[in-house]
Amino acid sequence: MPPIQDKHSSQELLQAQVNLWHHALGFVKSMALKCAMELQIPNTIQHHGGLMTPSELATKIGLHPSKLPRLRRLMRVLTISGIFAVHEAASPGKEVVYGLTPTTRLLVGDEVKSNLFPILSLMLDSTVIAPFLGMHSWFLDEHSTSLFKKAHSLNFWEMAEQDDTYNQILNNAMVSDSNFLTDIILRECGDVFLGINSLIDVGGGHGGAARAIVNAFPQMKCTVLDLPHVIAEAPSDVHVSFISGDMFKYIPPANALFLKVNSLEVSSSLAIQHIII
Ligand SMILES: C[S@@+](CC[C@H](N)C(=O)[O-])C[C@H]1O[C@@H](n2cnc3c(N)ncnc32)[C@H](O)[C@@H]1O
Repeated sequence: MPPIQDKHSSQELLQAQVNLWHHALGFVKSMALKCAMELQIPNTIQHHGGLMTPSELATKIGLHPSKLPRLRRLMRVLTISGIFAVHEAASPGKEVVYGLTPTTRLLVGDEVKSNLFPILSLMLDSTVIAPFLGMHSWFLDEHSTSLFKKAHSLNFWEMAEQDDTYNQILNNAMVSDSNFLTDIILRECGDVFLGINSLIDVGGGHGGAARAIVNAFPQMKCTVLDLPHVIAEAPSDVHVSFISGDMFKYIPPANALFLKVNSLEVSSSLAIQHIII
């Protein structure tokens, strides 16, 4: 077979190389977002009235002046991808101004139902990222069903049971995700809950979804079932009851069962069938 260079134009070869670069360096986007969150950039801009120059931002987040050009580069990655907005300098010699976008506003909302900071922090945590570095060996291991377990020797939930800090990060993340999504579910198709007197949220974590549902339907008796280490840390609530247990062993009876799972964690669709049947 002739070398690929002989079959394609220079333009096509350069385009193919760019494609490879995009894939190989795709992680830079997520690491830039992680860095901006850890430096509290979205909050800082919000608390400064929504607009900030690079110099103001650097000073406020405590960066050494020598890091200013790097901060501009970081923000360039994030403005090009629409995470932050950038407004041109008012006049030559003046600095550009950074602002928030609808995307970054989801990371600074004071209301818990619209603040996705905790779930993003979990997604960008090294515990979640590290397993992807070993994806090839997971593929080659016919006995391994979970990428996460292959990396940590524990699955998502076992890890939470053993590590208090991780348990807290995970539970806060789930509440943040649930608050956001349940609000949209209630807005778009809330009538599916009409006429239901009792509901059990299976694997309901700290009750983010259950609390939103019971707020919208106060007559409903809502119960959350989750693993003991999760329920032990759940905040008490007069409108939602919490029960600790294993969903694969027992689910208390109710008019309706609410189950919100993440495909990344479900090692087998058979497990879900086991609950539903
Ligand atoms: C993706 S989280 C969803 C949490 C909650 N539904 C929410 O949206 O905020 C899945 C939940 O299932 C729980 N879980 C996992 N295995 C379980 C089991 N065998 N029995 C009960 N709960 C379980 C986890 O502890 C976790 O809180």
